[in-house]
Amino acid sequence: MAASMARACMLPIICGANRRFKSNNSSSHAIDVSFIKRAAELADKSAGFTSPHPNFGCVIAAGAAKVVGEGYLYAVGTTPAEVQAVEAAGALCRDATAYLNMEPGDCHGEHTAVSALVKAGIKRVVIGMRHPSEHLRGSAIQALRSEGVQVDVLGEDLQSDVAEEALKSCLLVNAPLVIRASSQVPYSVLKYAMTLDGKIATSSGHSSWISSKESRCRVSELRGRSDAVIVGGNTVRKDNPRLTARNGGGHMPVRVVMSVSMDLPEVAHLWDTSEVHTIVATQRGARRSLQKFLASKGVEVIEFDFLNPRDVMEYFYECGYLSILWECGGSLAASAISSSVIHKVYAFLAPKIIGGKGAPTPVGELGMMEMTQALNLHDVTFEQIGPDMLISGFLQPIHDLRPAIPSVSETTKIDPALNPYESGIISFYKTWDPYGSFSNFSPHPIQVLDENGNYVTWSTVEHYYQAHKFYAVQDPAAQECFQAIKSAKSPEEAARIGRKMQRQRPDLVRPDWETVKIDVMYRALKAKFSIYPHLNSMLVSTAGSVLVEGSPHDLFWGGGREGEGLNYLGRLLMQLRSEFLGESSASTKNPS
Ligand SMILES: NC(=O)C1=CN([C@@H]2O[C@H](COP(=O)(O)OP(=O)(O)OC[C@H]3O[C@@H](n4cnc5c(N)ncnc54)[C@H](OP(=O)(O)O)[C@@H]3O)[C@@H](O)[C@H]2O)C=CC1
Ligand SMILES: Nc1c(N[C@@H]2O[C@H](COP(=O)(O)O)[C@@H](O)[C@H]2O)[nH]c(=O)[nH]c1=O
Repeated sequence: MAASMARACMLPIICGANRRFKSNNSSSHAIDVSFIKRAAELADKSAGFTSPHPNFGCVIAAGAAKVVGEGYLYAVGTTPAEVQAVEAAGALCRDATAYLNMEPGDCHGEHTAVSALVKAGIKRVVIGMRHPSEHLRGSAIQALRSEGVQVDVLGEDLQSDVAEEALKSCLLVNAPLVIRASSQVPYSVLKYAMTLDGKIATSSGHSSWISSKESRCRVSELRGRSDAVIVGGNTVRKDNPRLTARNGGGHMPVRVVMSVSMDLPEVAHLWDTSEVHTIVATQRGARRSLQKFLASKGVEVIEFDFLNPRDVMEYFYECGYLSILWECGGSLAASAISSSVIHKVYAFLAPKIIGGKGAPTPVGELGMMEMTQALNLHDVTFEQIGPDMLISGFLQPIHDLRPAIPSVSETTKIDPALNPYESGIISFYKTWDPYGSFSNFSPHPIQVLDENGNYVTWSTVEHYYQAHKFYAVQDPAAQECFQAIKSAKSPEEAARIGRKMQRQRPDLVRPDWETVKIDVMYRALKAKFSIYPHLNSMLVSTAGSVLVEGSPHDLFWGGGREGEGLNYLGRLLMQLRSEFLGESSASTKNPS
């Protein structure tokens, strides 16, 4: 490594700030900006599919600013954007520049963005924004720099008005993740359709339809970008909504009803959970008989001591939800805005007038007396959709959310090599948590022997586990399901197919499933933690700690909300850890 590189490697990450005024002629600067915008555009193609991961896009440019490769992360667990772009560019990667809308999250391991870029011979990487999660921020930048790659980050190493604009497009693509990381609640969008005279329904409460078909199609897309859609009890009573994303093939959000009274109908579209899950959030003790009835239909009922938007959002944050679409009426919308859980507003304005003194409006009482108290939206956009106008904007400036450059102490904190032996509990759940690689959704393909003694590759542990529910069942539908899960594009999709088929066609599940499922999981986990040395050392480094899968829902594999779960996933990992520790101490004692 050249002396200058070795020096760069030893400097803390904040040294980037000192390099920002290094010469960068304006034409190359404009090229950088336009490719970063393209990377952000690519990243946005899979909005909603990558949750809880960020959306990543990558452009590789060589020679006289010619695009030679592009890629974007399609879903959790699929090939990273950078790996796709490198594969597309092939030999043209040598000495080329890679443009990434966001710093990659995983830089340890063979098949990650960082190793793909380094191995391909990329000379320079331009990054739109740092990773918003504190424990990941700066790691990939540091890893690239230590491999001798020049890394320029917008707003740090490249500064100008146009760079700020490109940075904003990167922030907008991953606004859910950025906001979630900074506000400790999921990113929430309030959407409503309003007439020109400011009503969301007639005085009788009828509201279908205010906005046009084209606008409602856009709403379907917004649903597909969200993890959950929320309405209040009154909207269920008045509208009997479905709240599904109907654009076909898209991601389906969970439907959530907030009802204090539980004065809800026994028959409603939302209680059909065959395709999509429904959750009712209510007040402790409210109409227990209806709660039981709904639970018998597959609806999940969650009781809160005092039902309010903030507690509900904190609950969903803990469950790992990234983005929520509020499609409620004005009274719940006002309560959500007052609780400061709404981040963005989408107002569809239809050129219709319906009048009505008591007709509901989009936002109820906020207690404001003067116009100076008005909430001003930021980064407002206007778009015509069919005959309607869509006005959208943020309730707080998006620029304030730029993740900070890590301090030197933070850099030490996130160094996995310094991970100490900790006693106590290590809880993991979502793949981007500090121990997220322990999750079965983590993007680590495994190879497991099949019945013929051949190694078969599975995209994730989740794919392997879900498919084996239907293994060797002599029914073509079971075999089809096995294959569909095996080729699912993401672990989320694999889980969705597996769970749905198990619920809808229990006859296709192998009869011995309950007795073999722990063995199936053990086999997959053993493969995962044997193949990847960095995962193996991470597991071994937790010795002395209790590992708990922090799933609030899964009381068999997870630990539950208050430790009521059996935590079989945590137990299997601890069993494997003992086996690996046993092996390594045996091999140190007996090196032959
Ligand atoms: N045009 C549009 O975009 C839309 C129009 N609408 C229309 O709006 C009308 C319904 O409006 P609205 O009653 O405001 O809407 P919601 O039903 O969406 O919200 C109010 C209900 O939410 C529940 N709730 C739970 N917690 C709270 C809380 N902290 N604060 C307030 N409510 C809470 C209560 O349910 P419970 O009473 O069960 O306890 C309450 O009645 C309908 O006519 C519907 O057609 C609705 C959505 C969108
Ligand atoms: N009336 C109205 C909306 N209303 C919202 O859509 C819900 C109905 O959704 P679904 O049953 O899935 O079609 C309804 O309960 C309310 O939340 N939305 C709009 O985009 N435009 C409209 O004019």
